[in-house]
Amino acid sequence: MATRIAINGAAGRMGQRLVALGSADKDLDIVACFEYSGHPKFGQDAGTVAGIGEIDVTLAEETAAEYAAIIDFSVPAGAHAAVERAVNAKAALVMATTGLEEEHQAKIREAAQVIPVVWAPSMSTTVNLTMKLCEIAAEALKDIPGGADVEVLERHHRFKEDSPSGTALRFGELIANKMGITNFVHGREGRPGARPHNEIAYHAIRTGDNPGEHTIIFGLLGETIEMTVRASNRDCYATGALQAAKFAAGKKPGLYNMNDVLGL
Ligand SMILES: NC(=O)C1=CN([C@@H]2O[C@H](COP(=O)(O)OP(=O)(O)OC[C@H]3O[C@@H](n4cnc5c(N)ncnc54)[C@H](O)[C@@H]3O)[C@@H](O)[C@H]2O)C=CC1
Ligand SMILES: O=C(O)C1=N[C@H](C(=O)O)C[C@H](O)C1
Repeated sequence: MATRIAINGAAGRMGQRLVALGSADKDLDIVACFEYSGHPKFGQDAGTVAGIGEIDVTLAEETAAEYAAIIDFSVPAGAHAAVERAVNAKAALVMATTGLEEEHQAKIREAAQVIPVVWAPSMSTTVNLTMKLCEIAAEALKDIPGGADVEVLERHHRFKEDSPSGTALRFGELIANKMGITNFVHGREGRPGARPHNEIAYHAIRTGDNPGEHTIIFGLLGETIEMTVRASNRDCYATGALQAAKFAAGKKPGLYNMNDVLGL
């Protein structure tokens, strides 16, 4: 039987891809598409907005339909609403929204005590695989003579509202945990002096319509490792989120990540 899902932020860049790809998946049934009531297309058919033709689900704030999982690609306020919707519906939550304040993050962790939650800053298979590769590199280089300088560079479209990306922050967190790094900086200016070893720096580029690219640099004396993972469209994220919804539906309450979904 198809997994009944709801999409929060359904008229957004990601929401539209979820509607399009979810509608094409015979193992999924999109029964609700939530949107901000002030959105200019509120009340319209979600399929029409996504460019795939009508799916008989309108962009709304409420639904009488029951669903097994809700996927959130919205904004912090939308994520807050998605958590409440999921808990009230006793549905699994796939949380993809980034740039969340600590209070929102705490609410997600609290919800995971009563519903299954898959929470990841990137739902892309290749990004989560690259995270694993970076952890291997960090472990191997943590005591390398001369040290390894780690910098995280991310590139996104001009419309992205948060910075650095949630994915970049997660790369830094995973590497820092392996290398015992405790200092984080965002860009550099003035005369900061020589770079200390105990530091990870983030650099955010915002240009055009880039759907997401991350480069992780391990800079040694005499040699450098650079790992780059880039998306050419948003479908990698939508596909991963839809897979996460299938994974989480019916699971016991708890906090899961994309390694659990992908078996990494
Ligand atoms: N985890 C992942 O794999 C990925 C995460 N993201 C994140 O997803 C979020 C959304 O990204 P985009 O789709 O590009 O943004 P977007 O701005 O195109 O879409 C956000 C949508 O949320 C809607 N929204 C706002 N408040 C709402 C509410 N209270 N209830 C329901 N909907 C509401 C907006 O009207 C808009 O349609 C961002 O935080 C982004 O960083 C984006 C791509 C991949
Ligand atoms: O806003 C985006 O587009 C993306 N945001 C996510 C993040 O902040 O990590 C994931 C992906 O890079 C695309």
